[in-house]
Amino acid sequence: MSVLTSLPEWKKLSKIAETVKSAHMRDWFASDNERAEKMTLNACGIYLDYSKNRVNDDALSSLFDLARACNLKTIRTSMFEGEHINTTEGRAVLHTALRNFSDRPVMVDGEDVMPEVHATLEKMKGFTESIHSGEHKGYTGKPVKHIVAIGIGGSFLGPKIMTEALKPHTVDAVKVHFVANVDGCHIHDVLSSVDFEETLVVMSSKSFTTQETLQNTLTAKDWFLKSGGTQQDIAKHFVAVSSNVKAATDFGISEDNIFPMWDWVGGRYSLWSAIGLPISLALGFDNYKALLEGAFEMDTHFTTAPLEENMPVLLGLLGVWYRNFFDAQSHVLLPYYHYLRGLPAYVQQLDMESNGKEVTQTGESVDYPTGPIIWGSEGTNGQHSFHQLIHQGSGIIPADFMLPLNVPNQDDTHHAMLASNCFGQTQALMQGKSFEACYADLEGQGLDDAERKRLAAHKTMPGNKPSNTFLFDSLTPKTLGSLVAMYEHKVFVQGVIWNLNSFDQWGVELGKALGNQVLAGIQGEADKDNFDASTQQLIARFRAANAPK
Ligand SMILES: O=P(O)(O)OC[C@H]1O[C@H](O)[C@H](O)[C@@H](O)[C@@H]1O
Repeated sequence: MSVLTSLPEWKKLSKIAETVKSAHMRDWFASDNERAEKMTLNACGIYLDYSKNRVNDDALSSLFDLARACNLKTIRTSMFEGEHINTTEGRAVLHTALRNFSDRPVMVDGEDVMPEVHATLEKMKGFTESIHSGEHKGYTGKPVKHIVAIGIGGSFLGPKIMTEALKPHTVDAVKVHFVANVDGCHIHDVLSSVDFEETLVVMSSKSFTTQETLQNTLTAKDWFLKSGGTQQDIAKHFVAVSSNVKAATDFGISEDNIFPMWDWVGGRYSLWSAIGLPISLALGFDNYKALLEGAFEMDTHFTTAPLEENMPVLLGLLGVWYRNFFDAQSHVLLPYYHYLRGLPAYVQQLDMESNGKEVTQTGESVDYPTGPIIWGSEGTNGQHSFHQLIHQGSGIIPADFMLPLNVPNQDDTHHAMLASNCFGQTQALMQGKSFEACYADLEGQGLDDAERKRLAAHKTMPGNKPSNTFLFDSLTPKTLGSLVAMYEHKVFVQGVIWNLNSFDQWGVELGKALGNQVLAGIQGEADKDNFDASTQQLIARFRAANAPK
């Protein structure tokens, strides 16, 4: 039995869960007029209504006890103070230093990293301004109008999704195009839509070893040289963001054109580092800075609010509650705001790459479920497809609904309809529709009793499906920064409870290594015995289809 499941707090929660499972939320609402009002939190401009969750006072207080028993506060301090909490890679985890707007130094191995962080922000600011003002020109003297941002994973999702989410704040001076996939269709589509004399390529790779990003950059370089640029002109058209300066300079990017980052910034937490340069170029540096300020505000809330009033702590514990005591396999994110439609994909990497682990910090297999599947898409679209499974599927899928109270460029009717659908779904999931009500609806339709009962069973909605609802005034850069940091800390809380190292990603690393090995096989440069029989035959079919005719 693991340390976690032998905790008295864990055992107590198992017992409470049995009682809670036999209760219905609609009865709790009926018997407690104050439930809705009591079960709300406000932090950093985000209002959270968590009353439609299958928790009572007993469950909540025991969940907070569990957090205490798992030393959440101590481990939180270790992260913010630069201890090497990424124990399998021997690294500190300090994305919070990148948005530290206090005067507090942040020490990593005895050295304050804040001067480097500030210098890099200054460099980003200066560069952004020189592009927007037209001072930085391409080699033929034309100002930059297109940014081609190349990167994948954390070097893509954050920049792309934040830029998309803040569309109403974009500048007119440049258009940013993102390319991630090594599928050549993507880079070719983008490059064929821009003028090379007016294009700046921002290559983002923390490691500078990622196959997709290196290949896409080589293709862009080739395109630039074939279009008429020379090797010397590359300096005006290619910049890189990387912690591997040597590899970047070996690749041909001049040192002046490299924006640094550090090994204490995890890829999926890197939008706050110079990896965020495309965001700054798309929105202006002030808006990028506001994003960081919002995240800093959430960091402050996370480190100072009592556990019971702490939004990321509460969300993390609710996630543990459903994953471990209700067997919830997944968690769905439903932004009711078109521009925020990418958030589920962003949180998917954040959560699944962090807590998709099956061994504890000390290397033993877990005997409890860990990270859930994260998925979702924008509301209301999902209501006309996958919501069916959330309403009437055989398991439970906790849902996060979110809605800005004000939206730009929209007429009131659209926004009121959006809000009504969002709130209506949370109500339907919680209340459901009883068999009796469905049976009554079928009266007077000429059905015999057996048929009426059969149909009523199909139409019955059990309800009791949990959801959180997040509201914010409007999606400003600052609010978005707070929202993203809120999810980061939620994931951290769950990693602490599950006793995982949330900061490595060995499974993904294996995929990277195998991709390169198989490429050697496809290119005829590897011994076929390196591969299992199935992989050998796949490689052989591919080679045959691509053999010179
Ligand atoms: O920035 P890079 O070094 O190119 O890495 C890009 C991505 O690579 C891997 O897939 C990692 O698991 C991600 O966390 C990372 O963001």
